[in-house]
Amino acid sequence: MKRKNYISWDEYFMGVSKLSGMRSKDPSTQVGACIVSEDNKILSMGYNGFPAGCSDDEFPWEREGDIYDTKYAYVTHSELNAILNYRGGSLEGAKIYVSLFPCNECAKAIIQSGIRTIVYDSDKYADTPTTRASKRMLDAAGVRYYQYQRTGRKVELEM
Ligand SMILES: O=c1[nH]c(=O)n([C@H]2C[C@H](O)[C@@H](COP(=O)(O)O)O2)cc1CO
Ligand SMILES: [Zn+2]
Repeated sequence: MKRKNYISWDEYFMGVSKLSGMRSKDPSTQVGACIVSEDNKILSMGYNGFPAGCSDDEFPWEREGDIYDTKYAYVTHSELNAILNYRGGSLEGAKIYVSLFPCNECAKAIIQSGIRTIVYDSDKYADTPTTRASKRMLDAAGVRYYQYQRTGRKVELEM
């Protein structure tokens, strides 16, 4: 008889997103994303970080000050990185698992790439104008989104 306590698809893909987010150098918010085909095959992954060639040690991780001196001018969001990391062709009909609800800029990229479903974990910026704008666009475009239902399962990996 098959074993029973295997992880579900949602646990698997959200787990991969979170593992990907553990690569982030952002001291305050680490975000991971995992793009999955309609038939549950992983197509791409990403996390928030500076573009290639922009050193994590030289570019700023600050949150406040002149935009030029903050991370916001430079960081590529996990969702966009996951979309751009995909070199296989079309993402039409795909799903994206992401540990934080996508911002408005990522919503644009998600919509335009053909991704049709978002599964998110945290929605800690739900009240901000950018998240509200994101939901406005996703609703208009018919992109489905739902919150990941935590199962409470603890996963331990010895590395
Ligand atoms: O959808 C997202 N995806 C994503 O990767 N991020 C990244 C950008 C920043 O590195 C970090 C947010 O930083 P902070 O919480 O300190 O404002 O998360 C942020 C959002 C939503 O704001
Ligand atoms: Zn974003």
